[in-house]
Amino acid sequence: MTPSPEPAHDRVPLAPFWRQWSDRAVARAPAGWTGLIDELRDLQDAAAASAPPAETVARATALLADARRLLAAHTVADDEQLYGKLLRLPGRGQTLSPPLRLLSWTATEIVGEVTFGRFHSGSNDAVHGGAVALLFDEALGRLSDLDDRPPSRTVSLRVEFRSLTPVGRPLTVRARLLGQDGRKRRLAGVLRDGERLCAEADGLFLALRPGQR
Ligand SMILES: CCCCCCCC/C=C\CCCCCCCC(=O)SCCNC(=O)CCNC(=O)[C@H](O)C(C)(C)COP(=O)(O)OP(=O)(O)OC[C@H]1O[C@@H](n2cnc3c(N)ncnc32)[C@H](O)[C@@H]1OP(=O)(O)O
Repeated sequence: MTPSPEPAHDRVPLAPFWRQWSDRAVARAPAGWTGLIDELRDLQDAAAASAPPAETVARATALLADARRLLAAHTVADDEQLYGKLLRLPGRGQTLSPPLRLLSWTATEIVGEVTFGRFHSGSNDAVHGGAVALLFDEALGRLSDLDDRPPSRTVSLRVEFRSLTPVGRPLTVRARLLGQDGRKRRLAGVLRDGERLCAEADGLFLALRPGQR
């Protein structure tokens, strides 16, 4: 795989399994679906950052219950869901982890940018450690399954928190494939705020056998 000529997330090559998985969701996604997910992400951040008066709480709760009822009327099985499957998008159509915008990639390394919102704050404008681990799982998992490598699952992820990870600032995440031994893939990642090292991780990913889920 040759390095990308210019940064563009939608040019990231997808392995055949993931291309089919993602394309199927894209084909089924109704107009406006990604706008709904973006709104949901902004809502999570707005809720986390607000201290509203009771009338506002009551109104927002009623609006949310309306939205929840509208969506729940169209519940589908996991195989049919759209959430999280739009792999060409930085947030891949989910709000669990913050959007990871890929800046460059090769078969063995990806570099991306991520900004955590208030939703992922633990305390004092510092990102919750579990959210940092989530980001590493996402970044390392994506690299593990990049190129033509078969799908894998995380079996081990170790995170070292080196300094506070700030909310609301663009951070750089770099993931590297260190080596492969049969089904086992060893990967490492670093998260930086400018030059400052916020956290680093190493993970073991195991390629699934045919038929394994
Ligand atoms: C660049 C952008 C675009 C690209 C997009 C690409 C597509 C991306 C797609 C989507 C993007 C999102 C990315 C998110 C990623 C998130 C991933 C997760 O979080 S996955 C959920 C959490 N993980 C689990 O739930 C696993 C639970 N575990 C299992 O299910 C099983 O353990 C499984 C199937 C993984 C393996 O089970 P067995 O029975 O096949 O394998 P056995 O025999 O146990 O182990 C094989 C070898 O591995 C070692 N091993 C297993 N676990 C180990 C461990 N924890 N530490 C060390 N070694 C371990 C064993 O000792 C064995 O080694 P010996 O072959 O004997 O040498």
